[in-house]
Amino acid sequence: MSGQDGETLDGIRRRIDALDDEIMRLISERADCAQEVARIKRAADARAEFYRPEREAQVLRRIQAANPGPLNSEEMARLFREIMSACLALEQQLSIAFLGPEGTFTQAAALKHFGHSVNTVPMNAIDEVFREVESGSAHYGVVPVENSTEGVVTHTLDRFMQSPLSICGEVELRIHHHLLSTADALSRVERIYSHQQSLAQCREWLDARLPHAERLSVSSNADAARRASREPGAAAIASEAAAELYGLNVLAANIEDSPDNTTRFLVIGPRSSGPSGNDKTSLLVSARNRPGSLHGLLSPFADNDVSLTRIESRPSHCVNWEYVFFMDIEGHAQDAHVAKALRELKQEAELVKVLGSYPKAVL
Ligand SMILES: C=C(O[C@@H]1C=C(C(=O)O)C=C[C@H]1O)C(=O)O
Repeated sequence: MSGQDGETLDGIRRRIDALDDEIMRLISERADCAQEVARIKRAADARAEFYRPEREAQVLRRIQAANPGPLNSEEMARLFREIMSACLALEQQLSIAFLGPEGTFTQAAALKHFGHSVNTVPMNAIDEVFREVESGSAHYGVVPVENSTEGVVTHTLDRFMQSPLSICGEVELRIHHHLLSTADALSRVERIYSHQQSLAQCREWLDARLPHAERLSVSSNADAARRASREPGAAAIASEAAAELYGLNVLAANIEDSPDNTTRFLVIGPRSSGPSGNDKTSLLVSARNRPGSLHGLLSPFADNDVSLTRIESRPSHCVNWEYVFFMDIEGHAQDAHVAKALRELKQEAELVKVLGSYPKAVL
């Protein structure tokens, strides 16, 4: 660059350098504050909890509301998500067990929720994620719970029946599926590996474009990508992260049938979260075996103006043909109207287990 443009550009770059210095100074000052918070928490309780999901949700919501632009609010909140993650890592290095292997959507969900300064630890199965957190080997865990096109992940719900863990957060992730292969053309694909949920989410695309390729379900999309990287003629349906990790070509991008395909994940830990002002509560409820019992389980919510956002029934696994219900309601178990609804529900139900109250997903 030369002439006036060159000078202007240099001038702006000097301003950017000065702003970067200022941003760095402010981030460092923020990190000092986080360390001071840690000192206070430790002084009050030697086994203090450093991670506070309700506080983090409040910080992110405040940033989104105050964002002046031109960056959009989600982008701004994502930057602050990483700053908080780095500050928290100074207080305590968190380890997060997730449904692996490396490169799964569950890992992407864990990083979206906690930021990149945590240590993510891959587990082979949902049950192992629970066990890792139950034994204290990991601080928290992340597991998938429902997909907007394919419904619930029954394994996760069933595991809550025996687990002492609580839900302390939720993460929503837009899911994009890509067809990945070492091959360079669709016509060379003979076999397609993926998790059964992903195969189902791309069924129409596969019927139209690859009707003759064999579809094989495997334990995860990352496992599918690993196989596709080794077997000529094989492809995988998986994420962009998996393409990078396993060095595969993206033969077709965004092949999911529903454009707003979203998966919801739960964060599990030793205790649920405090109230953040915009929360959800998940419950496990079993009905007394008598006429009208389901109606009896629902009326405490209607009577107290609590909205029920989800209800799923699952076999109880204790007595044949007995069912338990998983319910999500709006509000925190400590909110007065929710607490009252739960007291009334306990009169009606055989069993009510509060699986956790947690902030609604912010990002
Ligand atoms: C600083 C704190 O501890 C952690 C770090 C936070 C942050 O960097 O803003 C927020 C909540 C906690 O996870 C706090 O509790 O305020």
